[in-house]
Amino acid sequence: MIQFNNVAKTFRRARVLDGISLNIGLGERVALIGSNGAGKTTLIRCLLGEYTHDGAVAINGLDPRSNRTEVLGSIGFVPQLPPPLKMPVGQLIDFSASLCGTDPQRIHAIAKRLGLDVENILTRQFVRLSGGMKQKLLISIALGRDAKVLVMDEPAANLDPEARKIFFDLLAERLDDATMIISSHRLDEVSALVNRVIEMDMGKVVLDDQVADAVSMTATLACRVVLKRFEPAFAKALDGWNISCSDDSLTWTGSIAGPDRLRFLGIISRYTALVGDLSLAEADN
Ligand SMILES: Nc1ncnc2c1ncn2[C@@H]1O[C@H](COP(=O)(O)OP(=O)(O)OP(=O)(O)O)[C@@H](O)[C@H]1O
Repeated sequence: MIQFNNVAKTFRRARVLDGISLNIGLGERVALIGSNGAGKTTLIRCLLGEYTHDGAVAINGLDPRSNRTEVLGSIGFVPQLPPPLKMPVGQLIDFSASLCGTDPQRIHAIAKRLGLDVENILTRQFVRLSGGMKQKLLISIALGRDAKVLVMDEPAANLDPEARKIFFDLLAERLDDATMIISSHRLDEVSALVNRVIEMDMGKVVLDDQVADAVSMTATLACRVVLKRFEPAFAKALDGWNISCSDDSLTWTGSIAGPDRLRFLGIISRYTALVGDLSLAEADN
Protein backbone atom coordinates (compact mmCIF):
# COMPACT_ATOMS: atom_id res chain seq x y z
CA MET A 1 0.00 0.00 0.00
CA ILE A 2 2.82 2.45 0.95
CA GLN A 3 6.33 2.05 -0.43
CA PHE A 4 9.47 4.03 0.29
CA ASN A 5 12.28 2.93 -2.00
CA ASN A 6 15.74 4.23 -1.09
CA VAL A 7 14.34 7.65 -0.19
CA ALA A 8 16.96 10.31 0.57
CA LYS A 9 16.53 13.98 1.38
CA THR A 10 19.18 16.63 1.88
CA PHE A 11 18.53 20.13 3.27
CA ARG A 12 21.43 22.35 2.26
CA ARG A 13 24.27 19.92 3.01
CA ALA A 14 22.56 17.97 5.80
CA ARG A 15 21.36 14.47 4.85
CA VAL A 16 18.09 14.22 6.78
CA LEU A 17 16.80 11.01 5.16
CA ASP A 18 19.51 8.53 4.24
CA GLY A 19 18.19 5.74 2.03
CA ILE A 20 14.85 4.77 3.61
CA SER A 21 13.21 1.64 2.18
CA LEU A 22 9.94 0.44 3.69
CA ASN A 23 6.85 -1.46 2.62
CA ILE A 24 3.75 -0.76 4.71
CA GLY A 25 0.71 -2.87 3.96
CA LEU A 26 -3.05 -2.51 4.45
CA GLY A 27 -4.05 -2.92 8.09
CA GLU A 28 -0.60 -2.16 9.44
CA ARG A 29 -0.49 0.31 12.34
CA VAL A 30 2.98 1.71 12.49
CA ALA A 31 4.57 3.62 15.36
CA LEU A 32 7.20 5.85 13.79
CA ILE A 33 9.47 6.65 16.69
CA GLY A 34 12.82 8.38 17.17
CA SER A 35 14.43 11.29 18.93
CA ASN A 36 14.11 14.95 17.91
CA GLY A 37 15.52 15.52 14.47
CA ALA A 38 15.58 11.81 13.52
CA GLY A 39 13.69 12.53 10.29
CA LYS A 40 10.13 11.39 11.11
CA THR A 41 8.36 14.55 9.99
CA THR A 42 10.49 14.80 6.86
CA LEU A 43 9.56 11.22 5.93
CA ILE A 44 5.87 12.05 6.49
CA ARG A 45 6.21 15.21 4.37
CA CYS A 46 7.71 13.10 1.55
CA LEU A 47 4.72 10.76 1.86
CA LEU A 48 2.37 13.75 1.55
CA GLY A 49 4.20 14.86 -1.59
CA GLU A 50 5.46 18.10 -0.03
CA TYR A 51 9.19 17.63 -0.74
CA THR A 52 11.33 16.69 -3.69
CA HIS A 53 13.65 13.81 -2.79
CA ASP A 54 15.82 11.05 -4.22
CA GLY A 55 14.37 7.55 -4.49
CA ALA A 56 10.68 6.75 -4.87
CA VAL A 57 7.53 7.01 -2.73
CA ALA A 58 4.25 5.42 -3.75
CA ILE A 59 0.79 5.12 -2.24
CA ASN A 60 -1.27 2.47 -4.01
CA GLY A 61 1.21 2.74 -6.86
CA LEU A 62 0.84 6.53 -7.17
CA ASP A 63 3.68 9.00 -6.71
CA PRO A 64 2.37 11.60 -4.21
CA ARG A 65 4.11 14.52 -5.92
CA SER A 66 2.68 13.95 -9.38
CA ASN A 67 -0.76 12.84 -8.08
CA ARG A 68 -1.18 15.19 -5.10
CA THR A 69 -4.94 15.71 -5.27
CA GLU A 70 -5.69 12.02 -5.59
CA VAL A 71 -3.15 10.99 -2.95
CA LEU A 72 -4.14 13.67 -0.42
CA GLY A 73 -7.76 12.65 -0.98
CA SER A 74 -6.89 9.22 0.40
CA ILE A 75 -4.91 10.40 3.46
CA GLY A 76 -6.31 11.64 6.77
CA PHE A 77 -3.54 13.73 8.31
CA VAL A 78 -3.18 15.14 11.83
CA PRO A 79 -0.15 17.47 11.87
CA GLN A 80 2.31 17.81 14.74
CA LEU A 81 1.71 21.55 15.06
CA PRO A 82 -1.81 22.86 14.44
CA PRO A 83 -1.75 25.40 11.60
CA PRO A 84 -2.36 29.01 12.79
CA LEU A 85 -5.66 29.26 10.94
CA LYS A 86 -7.85 32.29 11.56
CA MET A 87 -10.76 30.60 9.76
CA PRO A 88 -13.83 30.09 11.98
CA VAL A 89 -14.38 26.50 13.09
CA GLY A 90 -17.65 26.03 11.14
CA GLN A 91 -16.07 27.27 7.93
CA LEU A 92 -12.98 25.09 8.46
CA ILE A 93 -15.15 21.99 8.86
CA ASP A 94 -17.23 22.80 5.77
CA PHE A 95 -14.10 23.60 3.75
CA SER A 96 -12.29 20.40 4.81
CA ALA A 97 -15.40 18.32 4.16
CA SER A 98 -15.81 19.75 0.66
CA LEU A 99 -12.12 19.09 -0.15
CA CYS A 100 -12.40 15.40 0.62
CA GLY A 101 -16.02 14.90 -0.42
CA THR A 102 -17.42 14.02 2.97
CA ASP A 103 -20.46 15.20 4.91
CA PRO A 104 -19.57 17.91 7.50
CA GLN A 105 -21.96 16.17 9.91
CA ARG A 106 -19.57 13.18 10.06
CA ILE A 107 -16.88 15.54 11.37
CA HIS A 108 -19.35 17.11 13.84
CA ALA A 109 -20.33 13.65 15.09
CA ILE A 110 -16.73 12.55 15.72
CA ALA A 111 -15.92 15.85 17.47
CA LYS A 112 -18.95 15.30 19.69
CA ARG A 113 -17.75 11.80 20.60
CA LEU A 114 -14.39 13.30 21.55
CA GLY A 115 -16.20 15.75 23.84
CA LEU A 116 -15.92 18.80 21.60
CA ASP A 117 -19.27 20.51 21.14
CA VAL A 118 -18.66 22.08 17.75
CA GLU A 119 -22.09 23.73 17.62
CA ASN A 120 -21.01 26.14 20.38
CA ILE A 121 -17.79 27.22 18.69
CA LEU A 122 -18.78 27.45 15.01
CA THR A 123 -17.88 31.15 14.79
CA ARG A 124 -14.72 30.95 16.95
CA GLN A 125 -11.42 31.27 15.07
CA PHE A 126 -9.53 27.94 14.98
CA VAL A 127 -6.35 29.64 16.23
CA ARG A 128 -8.17 30.76 19.41
CA LEU A 129 -9.10 27.23 20.53
CA SER A 130 -7.13 25.51 23.31
CA GLY A 131 -4.43 22.98 22.32
CA GLY A 132 -6.68 20.05 23.20
CA MET A 133 -9.66 21.49 21.31
CA LYS A 134 -7.53 22.04 18.20
CA GLN A 135 -6.28 18.46 18.40
CA LYS A 136 -9.81 17.09 18.78
CA LEU A 137 -10.97 19.08 15.78
CA LEU A 138 -8.00 18.03 13.60
CA ILE A 139 -8.58 14.39 14.59
CA SER A 140 -12.28 14.76 13.72
CA ILE A 141 -11.44 16.19 10.30
CA ALA A 142 -8.92 13.39 9.64
CA LEU A 143 -11.27 10.60 10.78
CA GLY A 144 -14.53 12.06 9.45
CA ARG A 145 -13.88 10.74 5.95
CA ASP A 146 -13.11 7.48 4.18
CA ALA A 147 -9.32 7.86 4.29
CA LYS A 148 -7.42 4.68 3.42
CA VAL A 149 -4.29 6.01 5.13
CA LEU A 150 -4.19 7.81 8.48
CA VAL A 151 -1.03 9.72 9.29
CA MET A 152 -0.89 11.21 12.77
CA ASP A 153 1.83 13.11 14.62
CA GLU A 154 1.52 12.67 18.43
CA PRO A 155 -2.27 12.60 18.04
CA ALA A 156 -3.19 11.80 21.64
CA ALA A 157 -0.61 13.97 23.39
CA ASN A 158 -2.99 16.80 24.31
CA LEU A 159 -6.03 14.65 25.05
CA ASP A 160 -7.34 13.92 28.53
CA PRO A 161 -7.73 10.20 29.44
CA GLU A 162 -11.45 10.16 28.61
CA ALA A 163 -10.90 11.64 25.14
CA ARG A 164 -7.91 9.28 24.62
CA LYS A 165 -10.17 6.28 25.31
CA ILE A 166 -12.69 7.54 22.75
CA PHE A 167 -9.87 8.27 20.29
CA PHE A 168 -8.64 4.66 20.67
CA ASP A 169 -12.21 3.44 20.09
CA LEU A 170 -12.45 5.57 16.94
CA LEU A 171 -9.17 4.12 15.63
CA ALA A 172 -10.35 0.60 16.49
CA GLU A 173 -13.37 1.17 14.22
CA ARG A 174 -10.95 1.79 11.33
CA LEU A 175 -8.67 -1.23 11.80
CA ASP A 176 -10.00 -3.20 8.85
CA ASP A 177 -10.03 -0.46 6.27
CA ALA A 178 -7.08 1.82 7.03
CA THR A 179 -3.33 1.81 7.29
CA MET A 180 -2.02 3.98 10.12
CA ILE A 181 1.28 5.73 10.71
CA ILE A 182 1.54 7.32 14.15
CA SER A 183 4.65 9.38 14.80
CA SER A 184 5.81 9.84 18.37
CA HIS A 185 8.89 10.46 20.49
CA ARG A 186 7.65 7.95 23.03
CA LEU A 187 6.80 4.36 22.33
CA ASP A 188 4.80 4.01 25.56
CA GLU A 189 2.33 6.63 24.29
CA VAL A 190 1.44 4.61 21.21
CA SER A 191 2.64 1.05 21.81
CA ALA A 192 -0.76 -0.47 22.38
CA LEU A 193 -2.19 1.16 19.27
CA VAL A 194 0.26 -0.36 16.84
CA ASN A 195 1.38 -3.69 15.41
CA ARG A 196 4.68 -2.51 13.97
CA VAL A 197 7.38 -0.24 15.38
CA ILE A 198 9.77 1.60 13.07
CA GLU A 199 12.51 3.57 14.79
CA MET A 200 14.49 6.22 12.96
CA ASP A 201 17.82 7.74 13.93
CA MET A 202 19.81 10.26 11.93
CA GLY A 203 17.76 9.67 8.80
CA LYS A 204 17.99 5.89 8.82
CA VAL A 205 15.66 3.08 9.94
CA VAL A 206 17.41 1.50 12.94
CA LEU A 207 14.61 -0.84 14.06
CA ASP A 208 11.65 -2.37 12.23
CA ASP A 209 9.71 -4.67 14.48
CA GLN A 210 6.38 -6.44 14.21
CA VAL A 211 4.85 -6.34 17.70
CA ALA A 212 2.29 -8.49 19.43
CA ASP A 213 -1.23 -7.37 18.66
CA ALA A 214 -2.61 -8.73 21.92
CA VAL A 215 -4.30 -5.77 23.61
CA SER A 216 -7.69 -4.99 22.25
CA MET A 217 -8.00 -1.27 21.67
CA THR A 218 -11.51 -1.27 23.06
CA ALA A 219 -10.75 -3.34 26.16
CA THR A 220 -11.29 -1.79 29.56
CA LEU A 221 -9.16 -2.91 32.49
CA ALA A 222 -10.51 -2.95 36.02
CA CYS A 223 -7.79 -1.59 38.22
CA ARG A 224 -7.07 -1.74 41.97
CA VAL A 225 -4.07 -0.28 43.75
CA VAL A 226 -3.53 -0.67 47.49
CA LEU A 227 -1.03 1.72 49.06
CA LYS A 228 1.09 1.00 52.12
CA ARG A 229 0.83 4.67 53.05
CA PHE A 230 -0.72 7.71 51.42
CA GLU A 231 1.27 10.38 49.59
CA PRO A 232 -0.50 13.44 48.15
CA ALA A 233 1.81 13.27 45.08
CA PHE A 234 0.30 9.87 44.21
CA ALA A 235 -3.22 11.35 44.23
CA LYS A 236 -2.02 14.24 42.08
CA ALA A 237 -0.41 11.87 39.55
CA LEU A 238 -3.74 10.02 39.16
CA ASP A 239 -5.72 13.22 38.73
CA GLY A 240 -7.74 12.96 35.50
CA TRP A 241 -7.69 9.13 35.43
CA ASN A 242 -10.94 7.28 35.94
CA ILE A 243 -9.92 6.06 39.38
CA SER A 244 -11.02 6.99 42.90
CA CYS A 245 -9.96 6.21 46.44
CA SER A 246 -11.46 4.73 49.60
CA ASP A 247 -12.09 6.92 52.68
CA ASP A 248 -8.61 6.25 54.09
CA SER A 249 -7.07 7.07 50.64
CA LEU A 250 -5.25 3.73 50.61
CA THR A 251 -7.34 1.67 48.18
CA TRP A 252 -7.75 3.06 44.66
CA THR A 253 -10.15 1.47 42.19
CA GLY A 254 -11.30 2.40 38.72
CA SER A 255 -10.98 1.51 35.05
CA ILE A 256 -8.21 2.02 32.52
CA ALA A 257 -8.52 1.98 28.73
CA GLY A 258 -6.62 -1.05 27.33
CA PRO A 259 -4.22 1.02 25.18
CA ASP A 260 -3.46 3.22 28.22
CA ARG A 261 -2.19 0.20 30.20
CA LEU A 262 1.49 0.93 29.70
CA ARG A 263 1.15 4.65 30.34
CA PHE A 264 -0.76 3.92 33.56
CA LEU A 265 1.82 1.39 34.76
CA GLY A 266 4.52 3.94 33.93
CA ILE A 267 2.89 6.41 36.32
CA ILE A 268 2.39 3.80 39.05
CA SER A 269 6.02 2.66 38.68
CA ARG A 270 7.18 6.05 40.01
CA TYR A 271 5.52 5.15 43.33
CA THR A 272 6.63 1.51 43.57
CA ALA A 273 7.75 1.97 47.19
CA LEU A 274 4.19 2.99 48.17
CA VAL A 275 2.35 0.17 46.39
CA GLY A 276 1.39 -2.85 48.51
CA ASP A 277 -0.86 -4.51 45.95
CA LEU A 278 -1.78 -3.90 42.33
CA SER A 279 -4.18 -5.61 39.95
CA LEU A 280 -5.26 -4.90 36.40
CA ALA A 281 -7.87 -7.23 34.94
CA GLU A 282 -9.60 -7.19 31.59
CA ALA A 283 -13.29 -6.52 32.15
CA ASP A 284 -16.18 -7.10 29.78
CA ASN A 285 -17.13 -3.94 27.90
N1 LIG B 1 12.78 22.71 5.89
C1 LIG B 1 13.93 22.36 6.48
N2 LIG B 1 15.08 23.02 6.19
C2 LIG B 1 16.27 22.66 6.75
N3 LIG B 1 16.38 21.65 7.64
C3 LIG B 1 15.28 20.97 7.97
C4 LIG B 1 13.99 21.29 7.41
N4 LIG B 1 13.07 20.44 7.92
C5 LIG B 1 13.75 19.64 8.77
N5 LIG B 1 15.07 19.95 8.80
C6 LIG B 1 16.09 19.26 9.58
O1 LIG B 1 15.98 17.87 9.31
C7 LIG B 1 16.24 17.09 10.48
C8 LIG B 1 15.07 16.15 10.68
O2 LIG B 1 13.91 16.91 11.05
P1 LIG B 1 12.46 16.25 11.26
O3 LIG B 1 11.54 17.37 11.56
O4 LIG B 1 12.17 15.38 10.10
O5 LIG B 1 12.74 15.35 12.54
P2 LIG B 1 11.70 14.64 13.50
O6 LIG B 1 12.18 13.24 13.68
O7 LIG B 1 10.31 14.81 12.99
O8 LIG B 1 11.90 15.47 14.83
P3 LIG B 1 10.85 15.90 15.99
O9 LIG B 1 10.60 14.66 16.77
O10 LIG B 1 11.64 16.91 16.74
O11 LIG B 1 9.63 16.45 15.33
C9 LIG B 1 16.47 18.08 11.60
O12 LIG B 1 17.85 18.21 11.80
C10 LIG B 1 15.88 19.38 11.08
O13 LIG B 1 16.58 20.48 11.59
